[in-house]
Amino acid sequence: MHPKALLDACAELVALTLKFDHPADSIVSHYFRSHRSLGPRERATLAETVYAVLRKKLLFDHFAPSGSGPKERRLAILGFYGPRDFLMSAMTDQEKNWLGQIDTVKTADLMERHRHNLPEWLVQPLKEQLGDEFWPLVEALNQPAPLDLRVNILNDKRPEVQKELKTAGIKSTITPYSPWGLRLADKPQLAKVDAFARGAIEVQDEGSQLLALILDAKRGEMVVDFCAGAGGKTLAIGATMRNTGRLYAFDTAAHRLDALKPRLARSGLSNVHPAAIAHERDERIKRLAGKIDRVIVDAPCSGLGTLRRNPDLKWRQSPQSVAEMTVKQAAILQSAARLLKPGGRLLYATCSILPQENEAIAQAFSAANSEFTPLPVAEILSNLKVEAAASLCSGPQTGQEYLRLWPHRHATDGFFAAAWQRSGT
Ligand SMILES: C[S@@+](CC[C@H](N)C(=O)[O-])C[C@H]1O[C@@H](n2cnc3c(N)ncnc32)[C@H](O)[C@@H]1O
Repeated sequence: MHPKALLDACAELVALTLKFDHPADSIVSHYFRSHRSLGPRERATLAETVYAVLRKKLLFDHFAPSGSGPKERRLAILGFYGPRDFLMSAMTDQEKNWLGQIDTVKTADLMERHRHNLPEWLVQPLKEQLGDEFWPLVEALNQPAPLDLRVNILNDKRPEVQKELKTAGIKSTITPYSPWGLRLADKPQLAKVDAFARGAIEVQDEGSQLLALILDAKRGEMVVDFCAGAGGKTLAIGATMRNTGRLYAFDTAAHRLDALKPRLARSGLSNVHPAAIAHERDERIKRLAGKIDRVIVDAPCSGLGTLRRNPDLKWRQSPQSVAEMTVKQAAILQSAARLLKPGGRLLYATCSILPQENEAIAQAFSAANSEFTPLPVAEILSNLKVEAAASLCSGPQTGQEYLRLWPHRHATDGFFAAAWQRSGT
């Protein structure tokens, strides 16, 4: 594609995503589906340009007024992903001069909001939690996430899969915490890789793998993945159960569970039972009350821990949407807890970095449910032989209570998890 046409396409896609009426990743995939002739490089340029604009929106909005032409084109120029000479050949002389002036601006001279590119309501809770680590977090959130794979331990072993990928020209390193993870150096097209087609690997952030690990579901158990979605964690849990017992995958969104089906077929698991539920108090849940060994609630949340992958979320969420989410989270956790038999394990997890969706929900649940004893997550992880388990955790009393993963500390998305055991035998 000619540089001018590619820059025009970038501006068009930037305009579509900045409407914020749908998640950016679905707008980008829809655009690619309706422009089938785009090659892999053009797709990479389009996607990364849009993501750069979303990541640095406040800074680019600050620079844009001094330029000329449509605003989305100016933003696309500022975020353009690709060689500078390629971009130069797409711009007018006026645009080249404008970009030249912007290049002279020093980061140190910018206002704080133009450096962190976060909405104000998000800055305070992050600074309160992180202090001096706020800026390393900002830096990490502005980088694309690495591509992590989970090896399906049902039929394959990590070292062998790593060798197989290497032979196929795909370099990887083992993930530092998850015993099942491989981190790729690049972003190859996995659909063409044999290990993917036969279900030996799935794409899954290392943090997400750790949530399935903490549940520690065993052979022959009855397990519920309450908010299974497209089943990222379901698949990992089914493998830890060695394809035995019964793993219910519940979700209120039937279309998400539909996306689990081809993944299940690849995985070789036959112990998973997906079922759409109307809401968290569904009849099906009532029938299973008191019968389940382990329940994971991977709750719907703001998703602000995934800003490396979904930078639009910082503009699509608000204090109101977070407050509404916390009501839902508390209700789902309370309903899901009824499923557990005495001695059973409950796990509450989010991919949020906000205390109100995390510690506050866990503490309120503990206060209202004395039959559930909190289990320190650091202890669970060290029993599972996870490296430096305590460094993955935090909490108000011992600092070991909850899993608390951060992109700048652990190179994972931001994740939270709290665990309890139901008392009695
Ligand atoms: C964080 S996502 C789950 C991601 C999934 N566990 C995975 O690993 O891929 C949260 C899910 O909760 C579902 N959900 C929302 N409200 C629910 C409810 N009341 N009961 C059960 N699931 C619900 C959403 O449809 C969404 O799929």
